[in-house]
Amino acid sequence: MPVRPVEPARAADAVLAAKGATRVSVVVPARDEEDTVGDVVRGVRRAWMEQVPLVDELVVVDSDSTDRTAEVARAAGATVHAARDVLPDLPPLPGKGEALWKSLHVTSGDVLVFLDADLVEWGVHFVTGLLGPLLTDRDVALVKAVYDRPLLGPDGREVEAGGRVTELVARPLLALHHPELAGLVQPLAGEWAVRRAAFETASVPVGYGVEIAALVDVAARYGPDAIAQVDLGRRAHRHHRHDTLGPMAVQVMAAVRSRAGGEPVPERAELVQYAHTGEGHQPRPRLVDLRERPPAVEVPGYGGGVVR
Ligand SMILES: O=c1ccn([C@@H]2O[C@H](COP(=O)(O)OP(=O)(O)O[C@H]3O[C@H](CO)[C@@H](O)[C@H](O)[C@H]3O)[C@@H](O)[C@H]2O)c(=O)[nH]1
Ligand SMILES: O=C(O)[C@H](O)COP(=O)(O)O
Repeated sequence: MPVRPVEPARAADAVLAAKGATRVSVVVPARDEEDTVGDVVRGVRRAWMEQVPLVDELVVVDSDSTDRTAEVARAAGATVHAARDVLPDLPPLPGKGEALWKSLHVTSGDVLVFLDADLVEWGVHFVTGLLGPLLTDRDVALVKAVYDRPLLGPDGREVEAGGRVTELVARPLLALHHPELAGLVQPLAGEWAVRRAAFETASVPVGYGVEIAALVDVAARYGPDAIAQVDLGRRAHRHHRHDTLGPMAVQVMAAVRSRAGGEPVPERAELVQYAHTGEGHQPRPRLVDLRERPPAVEVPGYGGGVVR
């Protein structure tokens, strides 16, 4: 698949002109991001709600935070929903994908722009860059961010290129199972935009499999050319320790496997890691949640962009 070439971030005027009556929702999933979520919300709000009327709603989905994420996000100007309070009749599930899936039920946008809440280097042009192809080309269903992503050391200085799960898991998986998606520069980017019609009709892994699942599903349904990429420059975020990337890797792999047919993926997998203590190598098992939410359109009462 010739993934569209990287396009430069589009100028605000052109994007605003192309918006017309299209409703735009920006959604920020956040779990324990009190240090950074305020900047992300304030930046988007000032640039694209107060100065230029591009974004119709700005929603933070608080994903079981135990810190002041919700309070900080609200003070910065976001509408905040606790993920577990959305569709309260359903038992809540943990994870980023759950937060994005729940956002479909509390937003009204025809297009949704997702931004991670842990960004430390980013710009408000992320929003216009991601919206540009969706607003100007009816054949585009999903837009992925492309960027340089440094791996920052503890002092905040660049150590090497980031994207450990991207390089060691996502790209090899795409090479093996979806070579038509090998042109994606940052398949796991948390910054992406999608038409509601494309996201609400797909099942959504509750964890970190949400991004790769959306790519595979959109390519299967609309063709790989329905995925566009935009070059947003440089992006830096808070890094996980490598051992906490293990569960993320399992979720990314499970999302691809469950779309490959064959044996069903279990609801949970046990990932055993080892810690070297005075008593030798001690197992540290973790249960990784591999469940998926059904397409939002199948949930009774789903408003399809009309928030009840
Ligand atoms: O249970 C969770 C976990 C994370 N998040 C939020 O999701 C975003 C990304 O999470 P993070 O743990 O920072 O992921 P990364 O290490 O940055 O992982 C990359 O790769 C993941 C797997 O594809 C993507 O989901 C991420 O967006 C992408 O940045 C952040 O705003 C988190 O606060 C939640 O809302 N709920
Ligand atoms: O996208 C990824 O590969 C993970 O978020 C890890 O990124 P990092 O190696 O830059 O922390």
